[in-house]
Amino acid sequence: MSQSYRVAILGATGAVGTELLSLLEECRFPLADLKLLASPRSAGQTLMFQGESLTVEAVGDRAFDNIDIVLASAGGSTSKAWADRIVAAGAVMIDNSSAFRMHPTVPLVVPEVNPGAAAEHSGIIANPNCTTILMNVAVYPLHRVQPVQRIIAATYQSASGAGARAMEEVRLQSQAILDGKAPVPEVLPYPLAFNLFPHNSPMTETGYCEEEMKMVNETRKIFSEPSLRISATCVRVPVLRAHSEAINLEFAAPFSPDQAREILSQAPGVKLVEDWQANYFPMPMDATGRDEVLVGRIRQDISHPNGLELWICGDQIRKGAALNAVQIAELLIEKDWLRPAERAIATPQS
Ligand SMILES: NC(=O)C1=CN([C@@H]2O[C@H](COP(=O)(O)OP(=O)(O)OC[C@H]3O[C@@H](n4cnc5c(N)ncnc54)[C@H](OP(=O)(O)O)[C@@H]3O)[C@@H](O)[C@H]2O)C=CC1
Ligand SMILES: N[C@@H](CC(=O)OP(=O)(O)O)C(=O)O
Repeated sequence: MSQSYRVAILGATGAVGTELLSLLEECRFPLADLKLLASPRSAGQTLMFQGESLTVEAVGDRAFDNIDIVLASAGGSTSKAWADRIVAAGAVMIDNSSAFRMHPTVPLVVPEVNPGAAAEHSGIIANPNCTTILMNVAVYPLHRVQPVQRIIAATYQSASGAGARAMEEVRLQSQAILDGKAPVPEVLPYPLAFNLFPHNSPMTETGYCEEEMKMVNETRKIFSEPSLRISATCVRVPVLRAHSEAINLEFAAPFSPDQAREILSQAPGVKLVEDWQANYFPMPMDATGRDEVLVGRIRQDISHPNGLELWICGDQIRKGAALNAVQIAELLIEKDWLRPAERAIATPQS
């Protein structure tokens, strides 16, 4: 990487945005310039980067002029509002929101799974849902060896998935309860401290909430398996920033836990964490701040001869969001896929 690039973070003050800032610093991303954008609420606020204080600007009409890469993490409506302008300015938008993920012309990329899809972009690349990314990194190496026929997942999702304010809310509610006061929910619908509830995303007519349907639809797109059978139950738990998932996989023939272990021990982005004697397996505390998806408690499903079970934990803000986006940016640079060469630049409507 001899060239350097002009990058903007849209949503720089949020949970994902601040992690993006840390990651760009940590991985020594080849930056020519870094612009921090948010809503007018945060304009003028400063954030530290490489020992310097950078001022956050309110996003506006000329914000994307002379920018090569926009890392967007300001919510779906903000992504939709600025996508046209970003693409028209000649930048590539790597979008953390769900706005364009299922659009047929927008690649949905997990670099460990479908890096080649990134080459097909027309100005926008979508970063998948965090729960989906974590599951895909752990399941795909097995799927490559023997195609999985059915996935059943139950998730234990941290407050970070609902943003920086939700994390603060859990801290405040915990303190309130310890002080004998009533916890007050403002960001999340119900008190999360010392509690849990089914995922707070809107319910769909299938009886699955949107988060659960994202795991279904996005995994099918990323794996290029449009009919893969998947069912997920997503639950919000009082953990600050790492998601856990219990994953049941059904194959056409038996898949031994030892073979799975062997494959996953060499899989990109995966770290095996298993000590059966100590009953020590992946935990959110250990996953927090780590790049890898921790996988352990790999066992045969005793209810099905072709079933295999995994337990995984991953830092939702890191590999589940910011790191995956930075890896996509690095991939575009490494492969020289930054410009949507000889393709019509078109912004999908939704
Ligand atoms: N791909 C993934 O797995 C994940 C994706 N996400 C997605 O990333 C996005 C951000 O999530 P998160 O960081 O948790 O959210 P936060 O609520 O923590 O942060 C939101 C950010 O967006 C900014 N923002 C909000 N409204 C506007 C606006 N109208 N114009 C410009 N900036 C705006 C906020 O700025 P201000 O300070 O001015 O309010 C803030 O910087 C969401 O779309 C979320 O769904 C999140 C987690 C995982
Ligand atoms: N998956 C996040 C929510 C979120 O940000 O999802 P998405 O990026 O798909 O909108 C959670 O834990 O709640």
